[in-house]
Amino acid sequence: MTAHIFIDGSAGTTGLQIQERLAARGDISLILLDAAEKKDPVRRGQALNDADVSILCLPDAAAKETVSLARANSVRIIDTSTAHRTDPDWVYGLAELKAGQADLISGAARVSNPGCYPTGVIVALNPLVAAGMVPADYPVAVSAVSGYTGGGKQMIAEYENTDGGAGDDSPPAAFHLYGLQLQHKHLAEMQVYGGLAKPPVFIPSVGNFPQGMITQVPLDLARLPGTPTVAHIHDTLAAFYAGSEVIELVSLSDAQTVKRLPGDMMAGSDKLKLYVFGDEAKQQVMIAAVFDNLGKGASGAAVQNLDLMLGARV
Ligand SMILES: NC(=O)C1=CN([C@@H]2O[C@H](COP(=O)(O)OP(=O)(O)OC[C@H]3O[C@@H](n4cnc5c(N)ncnc54)[C@H](OP(=O)(O)O)[C@@H]3O)[C@@H](O)[C@H]2O)C=CC1
Ligand SMILES: CC(=O)N[C@@H](CCC(=O)OP(=O)(O)O)C(=O)O
Repeated sequence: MTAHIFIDGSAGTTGLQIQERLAARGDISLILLDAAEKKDPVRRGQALNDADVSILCLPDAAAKETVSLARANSVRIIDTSTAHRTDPDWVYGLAELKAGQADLISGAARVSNPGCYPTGVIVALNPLVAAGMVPADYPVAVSAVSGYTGGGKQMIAEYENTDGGAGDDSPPAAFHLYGLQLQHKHLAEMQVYGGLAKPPVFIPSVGNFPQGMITQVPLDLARLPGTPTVAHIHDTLAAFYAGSEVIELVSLSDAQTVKRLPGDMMAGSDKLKLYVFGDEAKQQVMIAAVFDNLGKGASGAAVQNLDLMLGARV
């Protein structure tokens, strides 16, 4: 049976990548609106209500508007924006969050696709918090780097047209920090699904490469209950992600040989590599999640969620 899938915002960065992933599939027929119709609420409402599942690839306000056009709560939607990620009426679309989460997604009408940065942070932290190894009130600090496609069409234009975003002819920086007022839109999501008592200190950055992401979570083992070893941390993550087809935990011995971790190492992949780097003597660990901001960080995750939802349907 063919599933009819509406992509709202199909001409944007996330929408185009979802289209690419679905274009060749015989089990899916795409509903796409042309340039004249794509901002018309009447046409968007029709497409939403006719589709088996709709994927919203829009800014938050436009995503909320599309959701308001649904005729019933049973209309099935995946929202890739930030608008519904901590809404209790929506299922969080990180299949690896806990046992049973994939089943919840399969049966859900409303699925919020995780944010790119939170994906890496939650995948690293949540199993350790759930196991009681990292207390909810541990002072978590995260640094991260994203490829410039993370900023959507506007940032892509800044980098690729080299106007640097400054409104003049200065070229874009090779690397810049941002979010420096510690107010990033992903903090709530990291806190809720990371199981933390308060949001982490989070310092994101952008590198001059299109796709890729690394999130880094350092831990001081001496301050954790029972003072776990580096191997304990790795073993806990290994047990949690055993059998996962998307999250690959790199062995400790392989991690020990790594000298450089390129930001764009996983560009083009929908998988996520997790590394535990550590020094037993200093009782320190840094957990790095390496993935594509547009893969497991956005469009790849949306297609994973869509497949779960369609699997429940047929
Ligand atoms: N880029 C990334 O790495 C990630 C992005 N996301 C999320 O995905 C969503 C889309 O982001 P992204 O693809 O990067 O953004 P883009 O800016 O690349 O694309 C947004 C798309 O939405 C369309 N749009 C804007 N307003 C409306 C409206 N009122 N009605 C209909 N269409 C509209 C735009 O059309 P037009 O250009 O004509 O205005 C454009 O095609 C955002 O919520 C973002 O937070 C999530 C994870 C990662
Ligand atoms: C580099 C860059 O600007 N990244 C965006 C996050 C990417 C994004 O749009 O994230 P979600 O839709 O997943 O929330 C930012 O920091 O706001």
